[in-house]
Amino acid sequence: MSRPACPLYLGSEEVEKHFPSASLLIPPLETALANFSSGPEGGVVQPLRTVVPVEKYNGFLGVMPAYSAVDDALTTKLVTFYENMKDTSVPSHQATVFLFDPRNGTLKAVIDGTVITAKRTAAVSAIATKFLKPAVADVLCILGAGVQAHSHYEIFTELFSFKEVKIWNRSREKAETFAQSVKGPAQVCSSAQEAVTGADVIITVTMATTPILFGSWVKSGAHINAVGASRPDWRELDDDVMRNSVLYVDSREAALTESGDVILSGAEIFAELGEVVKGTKPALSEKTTVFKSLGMAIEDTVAAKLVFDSWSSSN
Ligand SMILES: NC(=O)C1=CN([C@@H]2O[C@H](COP(=O)(O)OP(=O)(O)OC[C@H]3O[C@@H](n4cnc5c(N)ncnc54)[C@H](O)[C@@H]3O)[C@@H](O)[C@H]2O)C=CC1
Ligand SMILES: O=C([O-])C1=[NH+]CCC1
Repeated sequence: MSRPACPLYLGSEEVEKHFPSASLLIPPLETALANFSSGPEGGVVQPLRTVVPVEKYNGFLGVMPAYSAVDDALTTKLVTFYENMKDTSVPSHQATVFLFDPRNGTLKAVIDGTVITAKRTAAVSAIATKFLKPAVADVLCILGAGVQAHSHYEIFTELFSFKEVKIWNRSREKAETFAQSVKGPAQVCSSAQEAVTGADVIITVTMATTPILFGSWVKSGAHINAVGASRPDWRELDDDVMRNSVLYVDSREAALTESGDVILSGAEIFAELGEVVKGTKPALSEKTTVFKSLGMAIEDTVAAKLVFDSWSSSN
């Protein structure tokens, strides 16, 4: 019996190089979301992620395995995320994706997961927005100015034609740096309320643990991508916005286990995004809508496969 070859290692620069434009992730992600929401016949096996709190340091380790029969891809992502980090030399979220040969369990590649997490999360928000944004969507608002704010800005300005992008961050300095670094317009706002007022599409990408977005500020018919607050006792959105919007989620099971915004508000889930993609649930884009994103392992599986296949075809 021969020993399996050493797994390939693809670091973040390599991933960036082999990562086609984030918008190319959209078709495989739509298929994955639809398959996930089809139950066993969709061929997606994705248990609820395990999250290990590291209380002493306000950190968490998430373990996110998934298999996609359609893609014949088997991965697990390990992701750490830390609140109020004193050490600013490393990102608050760091991840690695392990890609296995599903035929025999051999580890084929160890792939930087930080870039994958940033790009796939933004691409999924873009899918939700494509279905749920109002017919006229001129103003985009981003609350937060970190890694996800950047990846969301990039794909949202590539795919949609907003006339204005308003940004707010807890520290204004970071919002200013964000506005200077992006390739396009971004208007820095002095308060979250100022940024949200008049926005047609709102993205919340902060590490907040109490609400930063209030229903009374939100324009009727707006679409909100709620990306942060991934713990059962964390919030980004207040009860008003949660209870008075049509609520879409990536995974019902995850939302009812992990999302403080869903659990603590008692808001009723209308549909999974995958059900909208499949056409079994409507996209009520004329209403105020919230897409509560928690992040799914299957998104990492299809993104890692894309990177690996691209690397394989060029080597
Ligand atoms: N749904 C999903 O698939 C994923 C969600 N996330 C979540 O998205 C959010 C943003 O992630 P990253 O951009 O990677 O983080 P980051 O650390 O790069 O940026 C976080 C931003 O939030 C701001 N912030 C920190 N504490 C705050 C507070 N208490 N109130 C208001 N703003 C605060 C910071 O100034 C910073 O601009 C996090 O909550 C993260 O857990 C991250 C990855 C995937
Ligand atoms: O899907 C993901 O990787 C994460 N969701 C919240 C923190 C990390």
